[in-house]
Amino acid sequence: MTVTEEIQALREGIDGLDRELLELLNRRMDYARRIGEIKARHGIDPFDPAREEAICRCLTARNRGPLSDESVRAIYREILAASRILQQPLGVAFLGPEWTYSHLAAISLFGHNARYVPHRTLIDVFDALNKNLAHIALVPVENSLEGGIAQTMDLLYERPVVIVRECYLEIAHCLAGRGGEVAAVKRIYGHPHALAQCRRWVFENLRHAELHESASTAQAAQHAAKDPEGAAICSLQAACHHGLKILAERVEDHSGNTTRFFALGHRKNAPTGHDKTSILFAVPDKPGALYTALEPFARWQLNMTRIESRPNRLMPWQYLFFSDFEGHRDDPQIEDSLQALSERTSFLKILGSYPRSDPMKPIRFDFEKVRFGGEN
Ligand SMILES: O=C(O)C(=O)C[C@]1(C(=O)O)C=C[C@@H](O)C=C1
Repeated sequence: MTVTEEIQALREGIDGLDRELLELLNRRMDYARRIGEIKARHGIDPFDPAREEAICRCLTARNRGPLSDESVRAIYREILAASRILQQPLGVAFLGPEWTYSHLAAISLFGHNARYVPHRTLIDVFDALNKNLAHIALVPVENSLEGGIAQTMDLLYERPVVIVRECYLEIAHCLAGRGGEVAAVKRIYGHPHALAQCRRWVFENLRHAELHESASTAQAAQHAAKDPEGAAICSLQAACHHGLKILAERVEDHSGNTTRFFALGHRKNAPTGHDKTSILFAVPDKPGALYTALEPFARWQLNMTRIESRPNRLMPWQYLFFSDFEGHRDDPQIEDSLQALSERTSFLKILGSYPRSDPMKPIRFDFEKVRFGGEN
């Protein structure tokens, strides 16, 4: 058998399987469409993040390779997006413009097939959800290097929203320009955080370049696209979208730079058995108040994964505590702890229970290079 014949024989195997896969996928879509009709008749929200997560978790548990679990998730992200399109396209509001890290986080949760609507400010993103212009609002919550995003935390306090998903996205910056080499770059555009995260690299490689702050990494790419001697610090995707050449990859000074995002909606999730719950509370001004409030969590051995305080902007010199712990609000121990907490706090808001993601395994968007045609 010649090499060509050998490949041809294997390709026939692939063609046969692809036909079967297509047939199976369409049968799957038919079930989803029928579920969508039932939900529409009964006024049930078609989007069910807990069910979607349960499907992915069940499949990755069964997966024996050679597909990686990450690939299984990526494939199902798009299958579920196609399924939702048949029911009702999911409208997702995010902090734009297109190809910001918020946009990438949204795609990592909801696939490429959703109705993504960029907004200019975080307030507009929350408004889109509250005015029912979007089903989901995607917002950044905290960064592994910079800490909590203050404006998001304030809006979580003020607005009636429910957290329905979380995701951790690896922030990988590149330097991208219209051409030439790194040494020829005279101006660098970047969001202040991105510039700060690449300070050492810029000092060592482009000490004499002028730094220009932009409203977002995607806007930095827009500026660089108009400046033949400029370059942007942005994601690979923003660079490719604006037709920029990648001059250097991974220019951030610290690896492991990760941002956590919340997908906000209106509806409470059902438990998946692998959830996290976020709350927001204030304690009375007296000794031991915080200790007393949290005591039931310790008694039930609940794992608190975060606690962070913010000044209460409506009541000067009082503080709000944002806290996350493992488990679902319907779990008996958590119900009990929340009941006790409500009796020991001056304010309590349960922000939501949602499928838990692993901060140590953030979403990486390197595979997107393939989609955008490689290294330039
Ligand atoms: O199971 C459901 O509730 C469905 O609507 C089906 C389905 C799917 O395709 O599996 C589609 C959308 C939902 O977000 C969850 C799951």
